[in-house]
Amino acid sequence: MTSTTAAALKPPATPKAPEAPKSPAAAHPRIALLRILGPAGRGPLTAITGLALVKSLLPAATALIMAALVERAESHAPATVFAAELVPLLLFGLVLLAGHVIDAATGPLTYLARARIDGAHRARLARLAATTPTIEALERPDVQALIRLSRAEPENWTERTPADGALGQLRLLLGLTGLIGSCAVLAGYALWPIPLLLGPAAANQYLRNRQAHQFTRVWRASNPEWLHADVWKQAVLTPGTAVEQRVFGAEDWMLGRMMHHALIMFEPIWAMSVRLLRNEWTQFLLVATPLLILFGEVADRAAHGRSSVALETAVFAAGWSVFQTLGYSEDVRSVRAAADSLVAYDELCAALGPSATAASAEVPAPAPAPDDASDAAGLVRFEDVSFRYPGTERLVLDGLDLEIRQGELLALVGLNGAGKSTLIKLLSGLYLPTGGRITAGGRELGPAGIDAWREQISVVFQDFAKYHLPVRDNVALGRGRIPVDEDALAAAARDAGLDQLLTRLPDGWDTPLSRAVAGGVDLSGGQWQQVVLARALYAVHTGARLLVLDEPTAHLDVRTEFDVFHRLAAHKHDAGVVLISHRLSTVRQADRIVLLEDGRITETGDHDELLALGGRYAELFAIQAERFTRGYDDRVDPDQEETAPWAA
Ligand SMILES: Nc1ncnc2c1ncn2[C@@H]1O[C@H](COP(=O)(O)OP(=O)(O)OP(=O)(O)O)[C@@H](O)[C@H]1O
Repeated sequence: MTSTTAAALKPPATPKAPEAPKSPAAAHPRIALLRILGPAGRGPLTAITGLALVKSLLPAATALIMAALVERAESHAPATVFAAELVPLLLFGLVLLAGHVIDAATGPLTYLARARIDGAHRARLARLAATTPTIEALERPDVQALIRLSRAEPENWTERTPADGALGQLRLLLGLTGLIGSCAVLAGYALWPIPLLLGPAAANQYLRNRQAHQFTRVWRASNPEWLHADVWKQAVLTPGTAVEQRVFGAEDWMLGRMMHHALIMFEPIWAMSVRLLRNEWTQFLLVATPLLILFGEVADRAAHGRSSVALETAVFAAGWSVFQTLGYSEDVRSVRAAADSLVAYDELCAALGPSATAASAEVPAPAPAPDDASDAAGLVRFEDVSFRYPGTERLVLDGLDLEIRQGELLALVGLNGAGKSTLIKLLSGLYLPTGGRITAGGRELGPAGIDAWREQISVVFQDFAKYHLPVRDNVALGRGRIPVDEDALAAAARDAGLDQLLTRLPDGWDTPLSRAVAGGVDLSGGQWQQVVLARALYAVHTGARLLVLDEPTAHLDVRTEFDVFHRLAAHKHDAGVVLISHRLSTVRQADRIVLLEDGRITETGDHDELLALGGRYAELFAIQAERFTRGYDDRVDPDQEETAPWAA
């Protein structure tokens, strides 16, 4: 390895710690809900608060105005009553108008605030999920469940977003001002009605809160069924499955399964709703009893001339508004559901946060930087590496030693399930070894500095992602951290054999790769593989020093594969190349071939050495050669000598 390359391959000596995601729910969830109001913006929040404050005082104002209307109707002669009623009537009109205007103005403001608050929450969540150094935590079912809960997308009517809860909590708090106003009106009559009404009203609110809590719990418990239903829903709606659906005649079956799981999911929610409805009479009693006592007393006093009808009217209106303020509202349920989603976000932070990830992986401290001379032997080293997937018992890699050298094409072969792709995932830092260590340029790979390491490698995974984006974006995201480099794009397209396809696309580089997008096209499997190869080669052209290809040409026709390999071979001096392939006719041209079996490397050498060894590789090669000579395989003749693109 040259010293320049060696230096480029070292993860940074002082790794930068990933930024810790901020958790909003460190305090009580209800306070945390108020904390997430910030992104709504000062202007909209002030307006919403002011309007809600005024609206909360309207019931008390209505009570007073109605009392004034009744009082003047009683005390004035018919000839003068209209003039006497004019001012309270005008005020009553103003109050009604204010109610309408406030509702009309609050609608769009709430919409704006909701979009901003939920947008900020989703961005925070996406950042948290997208920036974990490894993917092992993301594959855990409990973590996926937390992501769903904290996401709180309103996918069915049981869900509320964090903004629903935060704005609801604000409204509930401001409603208390109205409560004080109504109590003040009641106090004008007597003090005893205040505890008479407030006690049951508070109990009513407590019960509503508890119901909301139970409701959310039932919904949470039904989440697994929702997941099943969603799998079938996606299968029914996604264009990608439309072909198989029709060919297999599976539409009704899929729809049936979706309905089956959806119905199971909703069953406890409906049962809960029915139970709540049946028990509604207890709430009715709680509200009606104190109101009837109060109204009876007031009516009796008025009937016996000990109080005025006007006062009676004011007490009726104010008493009713107490129960309106502390009674049922959608806000109670929204607050409960959204508070749960913030708690779930908190738990997710704990599960995915950098310290948790690093601790669970028990990463040793980075090794000291080697001299340039000492890493000349190896670009990357696997030293006694063992690995089992989280939550499983089986060791996929078991004491594996391997060296990846610069300027060399290394082929990795083995039967299905041998662990070849797993080895690549470890090399990319997507998982950490459960035993042993992997070093790059002498420094141990771990979560710290992993971003810098990933700048150095370029990987084509077997199950690569097909983005419904223009070709340019599909290729350029191979190096997403730098501005698009047009020259490198052109070179990558040439090397991957993509340039000819580009000339046939309606919009060239700007053609979206999905017919579901206007002006887009669908590519064949082999054409997609060329796009993905170009993605990896773009990274090499912009500085990556290790190219890793997991079955990169399985879908390519023989001619294209041959051409592509010739071009890839040209890069082995700029970037070490690791190739996984089941096509031994291709693999034979590698500088070094390693056979992975039982979680470790069992055979190493070039093609001729491995054939001479007469081991497993020789056996596999003989089977493929036999298939070819019998005409079962239309791939390149394993004996042909001219296909040696890897030769230096
Ligand atoms: N995310 C995962 N969680 C648990 N086990 C996994 C996971 N991915 C792979 N495995 C298991 O690890 C083993 C090795 O899989 P891997 O994909 O590395 O094999 P491979 O050699 O690449 O196979 P192939 O040649 O078929 O691509 C398999 O037994 C597989 O079931």
